[in-house]
Amino acid sequence: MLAEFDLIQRYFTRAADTTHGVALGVGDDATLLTPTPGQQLVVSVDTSVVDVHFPADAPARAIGHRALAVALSDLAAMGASARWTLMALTLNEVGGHADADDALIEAWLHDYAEGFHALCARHGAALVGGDVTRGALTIGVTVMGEVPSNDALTRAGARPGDILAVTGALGGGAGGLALWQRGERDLAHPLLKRYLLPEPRLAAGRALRGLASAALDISDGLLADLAHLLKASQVGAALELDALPLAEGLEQALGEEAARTAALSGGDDYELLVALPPTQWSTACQRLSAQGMTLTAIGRCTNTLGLTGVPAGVRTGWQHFHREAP
Ligand SMILES: Nc1ncnc2c1ncn2[C@@H]1O[C@H](COP(=O)(O)OP(=O)(O)OP(=O)(O)O)[C@@H](O)[C@H]1O
Ligand SMILES: Cc1ncc(C[n+]2csc(CCOP(=O)(O)O)c2C)c(N)n1
Ligand SMILES: [Mg+2]
Repeated sequence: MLAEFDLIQRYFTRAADTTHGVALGVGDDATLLTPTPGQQLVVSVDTSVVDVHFPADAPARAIGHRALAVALSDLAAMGASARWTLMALTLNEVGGHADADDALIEAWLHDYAEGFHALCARHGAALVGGDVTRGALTIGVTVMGEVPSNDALTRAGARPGDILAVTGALGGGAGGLALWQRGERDLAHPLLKRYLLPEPRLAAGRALRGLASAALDISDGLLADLAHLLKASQVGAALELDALPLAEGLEQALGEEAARTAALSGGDDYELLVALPPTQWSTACQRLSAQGMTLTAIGRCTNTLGLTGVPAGVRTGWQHFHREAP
């Protein structure tokens, strides 16, 4: 296998773009970045672990894309633009093969890097550093973005009467995982795409700046993530289950009840959940539709704490340390 530094040089070093605020990129002990005056730096980190977040035999290109996408989704939730990323790659065996030979590993790294770099390019992010170590396949991605000072969307700020809405459709992440587990391997399948190639909603998050009173991204499941928004905003909510926008093909694949459970608590959707004062609703819909995105109202914020409109006993979402994974 390639030596560590050759590997970094070959797959993870792209010419530093000095116009991109990178004073010093990959190759030194640390990177030097120049934030834009008047902007706040928005920083988040996410870890993707084999067989926890993605299957070992997922295509390498999708693994690279997904690891970055789930991290960028947190910048989207803040209304930020992406600028820089650091990627820590731990790798041992690839593609589920403990005995992978050099050619297989190099093909895997090539595709993995392509998936990562292509998504970077689409969102204007530069890979400015990282780390490579040996161990079970794990990817830690730090993302850094910018937002005009004091304009960031946060989980706090929703008020009673605000409309709760989601971008896109829900349940596709869990639906795609279920299909993968049944042996479906066509990445063009809309549900597999939602699971393995999620699209971080950065443009939507920016478009909702100045309109939304609160926002976050749905990673663990709508109910679990909604609970975070309600707690931070100190409001309750009434959900309209029939209004949930279900991912394309979800009901056909899972049946009606499992489709609804996937949308409520499956997680892995990486859509934005926002609260909006009713006066901002039509502007928000127009801005998103100009991007080819949808915004669907799924309920209202209330001044009585707690959640209504959800059947009792429905689990809320993914928890890593739950005794049995939901
Ligand atoms: N080990 C840690 N040390 C310090 N803060 C942490 C640690 N783990 C999580 N946090 C912080 O806790 C908060 C909630 O984290 P959480 O991971 O649930 O949010 P998230 O990143 O939006 O979710 P997801 O990981 O599903 O994308 C974040 O502000 C995060 O930075
Ligand atoms: C192979 C495989 N099995 C299960 C899942 C489901 N899953 C894992 S972590 C998570 C929440 C978000 O993660 P985090 O909170 O760490 O950001 C979800 C919904 C998956 N994606 N892949
Ligand atoms: Mg988040």
